[in-house]
Amino acid sequence: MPDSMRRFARHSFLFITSCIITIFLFSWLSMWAIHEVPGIGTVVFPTMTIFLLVFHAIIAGFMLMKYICEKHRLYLMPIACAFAGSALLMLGTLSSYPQWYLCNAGRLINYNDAIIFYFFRNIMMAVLFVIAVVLYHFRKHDMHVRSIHAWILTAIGIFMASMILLSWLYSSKHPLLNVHFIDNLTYTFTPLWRGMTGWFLIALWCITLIILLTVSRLRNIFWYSGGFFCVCYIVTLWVLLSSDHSAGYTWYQARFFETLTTLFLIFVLLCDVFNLYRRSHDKYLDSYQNSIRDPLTRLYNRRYFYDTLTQQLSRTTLAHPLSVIVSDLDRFKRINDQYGHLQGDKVIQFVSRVLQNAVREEDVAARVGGEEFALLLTNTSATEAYNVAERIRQAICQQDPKRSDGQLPEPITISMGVFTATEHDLSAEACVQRADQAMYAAKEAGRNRVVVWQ
Ligand SMILES: Nc1nc2c(ncn2[C@@H]2O[C@H](COP(=O)(O)OP(=O)(O)OP(=O)(O)O)[C@@H](O)[C@H]2O)c(=O)[nH]1
Repeated sequence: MPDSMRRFARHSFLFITSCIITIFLFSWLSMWAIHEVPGIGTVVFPTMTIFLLVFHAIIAGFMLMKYICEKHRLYLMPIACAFAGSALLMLGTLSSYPQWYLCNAGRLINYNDAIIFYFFRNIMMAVLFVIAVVLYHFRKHDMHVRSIHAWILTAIGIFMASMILLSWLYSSKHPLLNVHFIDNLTYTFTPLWRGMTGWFLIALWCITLIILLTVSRLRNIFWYSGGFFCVCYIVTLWVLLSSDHSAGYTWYQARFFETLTTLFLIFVLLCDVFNLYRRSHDKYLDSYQNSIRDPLTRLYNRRYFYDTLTQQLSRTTLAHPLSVIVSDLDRFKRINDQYGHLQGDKVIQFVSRVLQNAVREEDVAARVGGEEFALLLTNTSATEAYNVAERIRQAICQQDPKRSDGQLPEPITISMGVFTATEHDLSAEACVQRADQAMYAAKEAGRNRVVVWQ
């Protein structure tokens, strides 16, 4: 069995198991909740519908925002429309419960209208889910062309609008068309619902689920929750079909079930937001580090060195001296000419590591030129800075090339200049210039030495 098939089989097993456990848990929870509040039945259903409406509107808004950020994910738009349309149709459901907040409003309820809105809501969501899955399947094809996007979005918009229009026409709000799913006086489902419509909706959700599973192969938690959503609608419809009339607890149970499923989806989306935030934060940290570091050595770059030096100088006093050490490799050109630039780079990397290891966390080790480095040592006197520089110089010149793991082709030396600022009215450039002068004095004195600026 190929790897992808094995992964799909594993995901499917996990999916089925978690569906069974969650459905049992949700059913038990909904039964328990419904029986805990037996006296206010007429209030419970519209209240849950309002919650559901808000949740669906949140999901639609989230999907829309995600699409605006990632325009190549066109498949998010049918999902956004499915939830937006669902929220709109739930307004229709609410209108079937006039004065629902009054406990004696039971007589006024138009159950048939409520089920008509439910029927069209199911068709619209299932079809838009299928469209989303199909678009997901073709996501790598050349669909990012603006005109194709516009056509698809228009078609989705027209479909959504026609579903809303049809539900409005079929409801009692318009005399043009009519359909009877339930008797408003006896609360009994008509044969049209029990014999055909209910099963048709179940079949539609089953097809949607199969398409979703085979195309998405449950690649991520997003499709996982989409599949779970389909299963929940199938179970909800089955629960409704298995009851004789609407006035029992089944409607409440079904709605509660739907609300919990939607909450689960919202939880998944929140996880998605969290992941997105974490990824973008990591990327930000990454690019910030790249902007302040030298790519070859990972030491700080020239700009960061000067910025930090300027900041530190403002706090410099006699009691808090600031030392700058400028270093330049001796006769480095010869190494490049004799062993090539690649070997020259390895030497630069070796020296960088020695410099980095020689300073404290609060100090700054930077590469300010080709083979020129600078160290910024806070709260460090001239004598202490000289000692640090001397330690580095010895570590470099005493390194045995044979033990350098190919980093050094031959022994190398470095010349270093030290300048210590004890007052804050010096500029960063003046500090570096003085350390530079000391470094050139070291070169002139025969190289491989440390000179302190006097
Ligand atoms: N491999 C490598 N070489 C570099 C890099 N940046 C600068 N160089 C070389 O470093 C050498 C610097 O040479 P110079 O500054 O002229 O002097 P030097 O040979 O080091 O001699 P002194 O400084 O007088 O001791 C030049 O050959 C540059 O091409 C780099 O990133 N990688």
